[in-house]
Amino acid sequence: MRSYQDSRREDVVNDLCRASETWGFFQIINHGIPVNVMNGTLEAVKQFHEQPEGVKREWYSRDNAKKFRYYSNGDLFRSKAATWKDTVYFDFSSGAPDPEAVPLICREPVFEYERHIEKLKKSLSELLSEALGLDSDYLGDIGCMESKRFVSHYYPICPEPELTIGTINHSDASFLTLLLQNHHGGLQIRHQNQWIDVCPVPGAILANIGDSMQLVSNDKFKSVEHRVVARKTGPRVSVACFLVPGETQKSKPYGPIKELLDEDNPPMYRETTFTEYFGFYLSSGNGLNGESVLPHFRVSESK
Ligand SMILES: O=C(O)CCC(=O)C(=O)O
Ligand SMILES: [Fe+2]
Repeated sequence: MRSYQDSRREDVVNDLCRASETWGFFQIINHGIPVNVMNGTLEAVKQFHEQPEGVKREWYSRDNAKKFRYYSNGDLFRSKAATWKDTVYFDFSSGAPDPEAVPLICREPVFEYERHIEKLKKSLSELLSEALGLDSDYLGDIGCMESKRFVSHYYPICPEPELTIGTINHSDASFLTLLLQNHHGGLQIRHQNQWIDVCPVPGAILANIGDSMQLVSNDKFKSVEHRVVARKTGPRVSVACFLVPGETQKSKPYGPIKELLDEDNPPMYRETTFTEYFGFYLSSGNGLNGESVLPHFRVSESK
């Protein structure tokens, strides 16, 4: 006989599966991350951004090797337009950065948030594996969500929002993105060619399926196109955690998961490494003009 907990888990897995197939996106309410940890993280990064330019300047960098950096328009020179936001980046790809490399004002709250996200990531990795019909350890074993990169955006109040945009439409290159946002909306997802507002739900974490997950799931899960519009209200603060392969798996080839393939479900994509995918993503300007780079990795129909 199935226990209550088994059937409850089955419901959660079914919900995740439906949302990932249809929307490429879901909200998590019961994630176990205390509200004060989430609010503390948003407040800490907001405080960093609201310091005088002179203080922030010391952290300004466009050097990808830095474990923490502050910048505006990360896609400068690649994008057609500038966007209405500033960003800070925390690289947890080889564990927590050296504390000294991160400003004191946001160090402890973000480090604590990361420890909670690690636990949530493990649960989601199991649930998403099951949603794909695989053993619960599958996605964990292939290491595709081993590393975390946090990006926190600050979108100031915008006097003329119709003239600009907060974040240009794009889908994420990651396997999964976990997003925390404050109560100022602006995030929209594209569903059936319509832009739909993702209204902030207090205490919720949003999960976006990224392109890499669409590729390994052989199109079962869909990556979600999204953008952030500029607004007269704000400031909007968000903290996105991109889950990507670990340092040792970045150059490992990932392709459609063999267990998901059969005669009726041939592989839709060729194998690629995350390094190759991400390099192509950046160089072709994904995230800048909303054109997915996934088709470039598709196996041609004639093959
Ligand atoms: O700020 C947000 O809510 C979304 C940001 C985003 O989509 C990204 O950084 O990829
Ligand atoms: Fe995104």
